[in-house]
Amino acid sequence: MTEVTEKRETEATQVGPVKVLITDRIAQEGIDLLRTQLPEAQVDERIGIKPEQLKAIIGDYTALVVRSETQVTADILAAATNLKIVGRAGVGVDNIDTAAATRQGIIVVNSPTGNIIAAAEHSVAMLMALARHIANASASMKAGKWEKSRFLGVELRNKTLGVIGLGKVGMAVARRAQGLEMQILAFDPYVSPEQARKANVTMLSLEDVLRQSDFVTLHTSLTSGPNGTRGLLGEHELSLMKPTARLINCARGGLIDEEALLKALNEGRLAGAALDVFSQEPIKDNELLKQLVSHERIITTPHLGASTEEAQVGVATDVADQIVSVLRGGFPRAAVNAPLILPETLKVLQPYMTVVEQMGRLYTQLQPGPINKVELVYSGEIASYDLRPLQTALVKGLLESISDAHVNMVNAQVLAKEWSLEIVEQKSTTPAEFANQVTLRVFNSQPTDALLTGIPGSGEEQIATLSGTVIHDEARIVRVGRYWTEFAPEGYILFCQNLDQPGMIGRVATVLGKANVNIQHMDVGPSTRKPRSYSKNASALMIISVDDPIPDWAIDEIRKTGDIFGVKLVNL
Ligand SMILES: NC(=O)c1ccc[n+]([C@@H]2O[C@H](COP(=O)([O-])OP(=O)(O)OC[C@H]3O[C@@H](n4cnc5c(N)ncnc54)[C@H](O)[C@@H]3O)[C@@H](O)[C@H]2O)c1
Ligand SMILES: O=C(O)[C@H](O)COP(=O)(O)O
Repeated sequence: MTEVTEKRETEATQVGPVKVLITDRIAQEGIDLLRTQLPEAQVDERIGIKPEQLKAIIGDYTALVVRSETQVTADILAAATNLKIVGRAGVGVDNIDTAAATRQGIIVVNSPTGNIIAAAEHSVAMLMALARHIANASASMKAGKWEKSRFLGVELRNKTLGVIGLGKVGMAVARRAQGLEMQILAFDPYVSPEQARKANVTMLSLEDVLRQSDFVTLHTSLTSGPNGTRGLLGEHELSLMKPTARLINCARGGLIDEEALLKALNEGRLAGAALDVFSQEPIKDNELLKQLVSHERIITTPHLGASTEEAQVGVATDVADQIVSVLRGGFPRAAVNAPLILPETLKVLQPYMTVVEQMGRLYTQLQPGPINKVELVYSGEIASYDLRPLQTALVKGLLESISDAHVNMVNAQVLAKEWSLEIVEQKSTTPAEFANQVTLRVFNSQPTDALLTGIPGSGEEQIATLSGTVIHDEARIVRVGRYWTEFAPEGYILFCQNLDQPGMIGRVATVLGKANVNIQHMDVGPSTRKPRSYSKNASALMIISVDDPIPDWAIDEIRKTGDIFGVKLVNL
């Protein structure tokens, strides 16, 4: 990250002859903006260029503009010796190796809001087309037929629409469907019931939304990991839907198990589906996807969610504007990477940024759900620094595991505001338990997980607490709820709350041994700090870092072991 900062500071402010390359089709307005605002620049369009050709010429260019088709791989970036910025005219940056770009000091910008309405309207178009068999009826007429009785549709009025993911696009779809007199149910673990109530949306569990809806539309980001959305609708979830129900996916292909969907349609367990996105795009010779798109009860579009004139003008001018700003030494509005921290400050804060980011990730995995307010309490010398990078790290840790958001110094505050995340800071240069310590306190409207809360009766029952520090330049979590611990926040970690009595470690270790899972590190945190007072019936927290994921049966077995309660596995 230091490399990135240095490169930006020394190079990004230089205004010189620049060359901009555009490799996917974007709106002319974006190209015009680049040409008028950077009159000294050469703007070249090479739409559909082959990867090897791109690799051969990219070394000449200062800026690259793409949509989702050009694959900006680490290999291409390695040849991009003069590249300062990649502009993605759209939201998803799955086609850009942002980690490689960051390593090379190349800023990646996108347009996070430019195509929300386009995606929402496309979803509604799919909803209506599904209800009235528009695609099949049109194909039948083109084939010279008049099959009036074959295409009996259903009305949307008084039907129930289940929205999975009530973010920017999901909410826009819900509002539009309310205009069609549909009832809206939604599942989104990160949206508070109050927010939903204000929008006249009923929040339910995923299972209940699937069971009760006549139409289900997906609008979550695609994320991996234990609470990730990859494969969110698998065989089991699809089996909960009514056989008359229809499914719409204009979000990301990987959200649905496509094989299970094909099976459900073939077995008549689902009335239809509309798909704009696929696990492989273009689908080329993928047999499963070919069968899916040609299925009678499926309607499809080739990832057209953002393809409206208005959205394309919006995203193209948005990224062109940011490219101009960055090449003139200014700040991008929506940078996906690009930390902007002074190297000296970064050197001190870097390990604490890791502590805070990992505390955010740990919190989200231990207690998924809406957050009202977050407090960062700093104690020790660290409190005398400009700690905004730590706030950024926290927003990154909290949001990146649940959304498409790419958090950095430039967009952290904007994103926190968008997610109604209130962050307050408390600073004291007087050391607390450790010379330098950061404590995260999260205030929820929902009951806080017992693992994270203070001692019953302490007045802190509703506050989730995690503390961290840096030992030998490495991040350590030193407190989880009421328990004092010491562990590195990385990899697979098993948390077991248990009765503080002899024999507990052995019980858990035996199950892990049976599952052939190797323990890398183990710590047992008592619920009081030293001097430790052992008392009967007190609880302790076992923290076990393991080399591999723990199979579900082993977690179940540990959970059923006597005197163990609150078992959770996280992957940081
Ligand atoms: N088809 C297209 O051309 C097109 C265009 C724009 C956006 N998109 C896609 O649409 C999706 C939504 O975009 P957005 O801008 O609304 O994103 P967003 O980040 O505003 O909203 C995503 C929502 O998903 C929720 N979520 C996260 N994990 C969840 C889970 N496990 N279960 C249920 N909800 C969960 C989040 O809380 C958030 O509210 C993204 O996947 C985006 O890439 C597609
Ligand atoms: O991520 C996005 O912005 C949408 O999925 C649209 O992608 P596109 O620019 O390739 O149409």
